[in-house]
Amino acid sequence: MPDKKGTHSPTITKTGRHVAVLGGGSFGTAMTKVLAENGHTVHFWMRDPEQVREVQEEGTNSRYMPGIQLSGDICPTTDFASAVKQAEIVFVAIPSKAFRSVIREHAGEFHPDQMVISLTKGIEEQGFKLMSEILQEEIPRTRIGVLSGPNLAGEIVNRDLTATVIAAKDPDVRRAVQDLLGCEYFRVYANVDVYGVELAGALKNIYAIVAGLAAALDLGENAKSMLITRGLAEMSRFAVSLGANPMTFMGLAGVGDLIVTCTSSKSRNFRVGYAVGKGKKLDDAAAELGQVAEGIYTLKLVKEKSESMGIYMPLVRGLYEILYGNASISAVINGLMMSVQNSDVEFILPRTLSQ
Ligand SMILES: NC(=O)C1=CN([C@@H]2O[C@H](COP(=O)(O)OP(=O)(O)OC[C@H]3O[C@@H](n4cnc5c(N)ncnc54)[C@H](O)[C@@H]3O)[C@@H](O)[C@H]2O)C=CC1
Ligand SMILES: O=C(CO)COP(=O)(O)O
Repeated sequence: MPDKKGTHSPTITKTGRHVAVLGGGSFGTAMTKVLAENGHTVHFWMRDPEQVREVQEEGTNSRYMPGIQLSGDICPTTDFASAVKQAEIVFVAIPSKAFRSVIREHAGEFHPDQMVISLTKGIEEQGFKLMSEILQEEIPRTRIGVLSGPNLAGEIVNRDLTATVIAAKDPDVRRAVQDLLGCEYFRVYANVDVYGVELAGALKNIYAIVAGLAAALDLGENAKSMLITRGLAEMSRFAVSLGANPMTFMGLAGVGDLIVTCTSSKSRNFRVGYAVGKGKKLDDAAAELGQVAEGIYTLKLVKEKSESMGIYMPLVRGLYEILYGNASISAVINGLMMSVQNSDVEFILPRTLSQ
């Protein structure tokens, strides 16, 4: 690909490796840009031939990353098999609703022992499966990891300072992803709690919608802090009940991602909440976004799962009533504020269960 005037010149290193990125949306594009600028050959798979042409000929992906110039050794393609065949490591940035179908359709094209890293922050409806579990089921012979953290794609493509987390049981996978992605503006920390890191990334989208609603209603800075912190209490309570390590929620994939998405209108989930808070219908808000806001779907699944497991999640329930039950926002806020006052940190002082 020709290097465009005024763009960052890639530092081609002797360690340039072949990698694949699956999914031509905003995050797939952001990760492709980092990998290519780090000197790697990126086989960038997307389904839209016109988008392939644009990336190939113009070095842009204007639908998802307007104004951003891509440079380096990027090979856009609609040919899944050739993208994956040539890659040592495959990064998957396909929204959760399509994740299994894409992987299943092409399962035979992954090689045994290939490293496959999910970038997706969502949950599958059928069976409440996380993306790493889908990978485990569909391509069990690969080595699986999950990347998650406070990673707004629109900032990463501008080379704004960013950190993320690679979670994998296999230390070689953790090290490989740190080596591939790490650079002067992108730091990759490691974790072994794959389930916790992945669940944190999916759950925080719910609270970003709540925070967007609160911003639209101008509830104030104290309210913002209360919502983020009680959101953290609620999501870690849920995740720990499902087997995650509570300490993961102290890290970048937990509180880090929660902060960025709950405080920034660059978050699509936040923007959906904001639009609803300003009186838009949920469907219209989601359609106007033109990109995925995973929290809309995750909310339904977590509401059902928490109720079936008897896990107390008042923010999830309240948001569900607003988005799907036509409850008035003020009635929900009033209900939350007047509920029983309970423990701050329940890992120190257990919550009073009868309340
Ligand atoms: N954008 C961001 O800042 C970040 C996004 N993520 C996660 O990455 C995942 C992907 O999100 P984005 O790239 O942001 O979404 P996006 O809405 O920008 O793009 C989604 C992409 O997936 C493609 N796609 C959808 N269904 C497909 C199918 N059946 N086959 C092939 N391609 C298909 C679309 O064509 C589009 O290129 C989400 O789970 C999101 O939560 C994670 C971190 C940051
Ligand atoms: O996960 C993200 C940042 O870490 C992106 O959030 P949104 O999907 O809400 O834009």
